[in-house]
Amino acid sequence: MTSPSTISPKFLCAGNELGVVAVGFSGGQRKPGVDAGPTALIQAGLLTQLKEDLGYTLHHDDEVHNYSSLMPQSDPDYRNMKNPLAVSVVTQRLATQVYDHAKHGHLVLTLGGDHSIAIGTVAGTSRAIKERLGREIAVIWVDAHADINTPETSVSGNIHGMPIAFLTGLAKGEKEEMFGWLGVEPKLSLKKLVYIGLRDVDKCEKKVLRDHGVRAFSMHDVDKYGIARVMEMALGHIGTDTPIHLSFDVDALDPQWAPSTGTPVRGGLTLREGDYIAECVHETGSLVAMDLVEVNPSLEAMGAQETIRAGCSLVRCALGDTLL
Ligand SMILES: NC(=[NH2+])NCCC[C@H](N)C(=O)O
Ligand SMILES: [Mn+2]
Ligand SMILES: [Mn+2]
Repeated sequence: MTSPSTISPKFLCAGNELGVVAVGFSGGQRKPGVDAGPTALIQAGLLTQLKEDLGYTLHHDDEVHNYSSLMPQSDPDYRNMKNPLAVSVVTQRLATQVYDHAKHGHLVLTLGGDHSIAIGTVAGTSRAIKERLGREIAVIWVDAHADINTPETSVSGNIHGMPIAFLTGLAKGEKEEMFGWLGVEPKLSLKKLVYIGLRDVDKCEKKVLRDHGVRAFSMHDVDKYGIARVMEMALGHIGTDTPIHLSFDVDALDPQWAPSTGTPVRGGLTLREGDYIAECVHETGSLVAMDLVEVNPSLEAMGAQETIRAGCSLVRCALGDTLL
């Protein structure tokens, strides 16, 4: 058994305590099947690998949560959002689950589910790290998409395209059950957000990124500088002394490696580039939470095993697996 890291994780109580939350939720978008992502990843042996190969002590309730008891009776579109009550209540509950792990100093791994769940995961880590360490978190968002639409700018109405807007306060919650639970204080500063892998960004999203000077590395930058230089710049922007939440949308990878996802976009990262990003984040010793989202085994069923294998690989790399 190898130890999880040669570099001591800076912001965790104990280096090898891993909280796992499996979220079988698909309400942030319209294609069924992404709720089966966590089960597929776990059946492929991911958690066993983390335990046996990387030496983590797992804190997991052995459940894939579908939050069925929380589902609203009726959930009409609101301000153009699809399933607003369901996404709000699920992310609120998830925020508590992630918070409970993070406040004990566990590294938290959340397996999704669509990317709307990051409203809950980032809110949970942000609160726990603020309370435990008095620090703001940084978020590295690896994705083909910027997911920074507000309900008003979104063309699709799918909330998986909006999590960053809710987390940074660009989109405002209203009543408690309509994302009001997020409170008025933003959970994430736009200054502490870094994107990698972007290549399908809506017009309104581009304007927001420009107007706020958000640090974003598109596939153009990956082509131009190479992934190593991109990671130096990305981590340089965050600084060496900031807890990092890594939110990895599997569609950041090229469909060649991850075809089974709801909104695939050609021209993406190779699996090695994705793994490299995860390895570099691990090496900082500052990782406090990771999400892996948008694995949908029912889409491009032929490529589902590829996609699941890629997802497992990304998680292992972020959690300290090395090639040698
Ligand atoms: N997490 C994702 N895969 N997001 C895709 C978002 C696509 C598009 N920008 C939208 O707002 O609908
Ligand atoms: Mn995406
Ligand atoms: Mn996404």
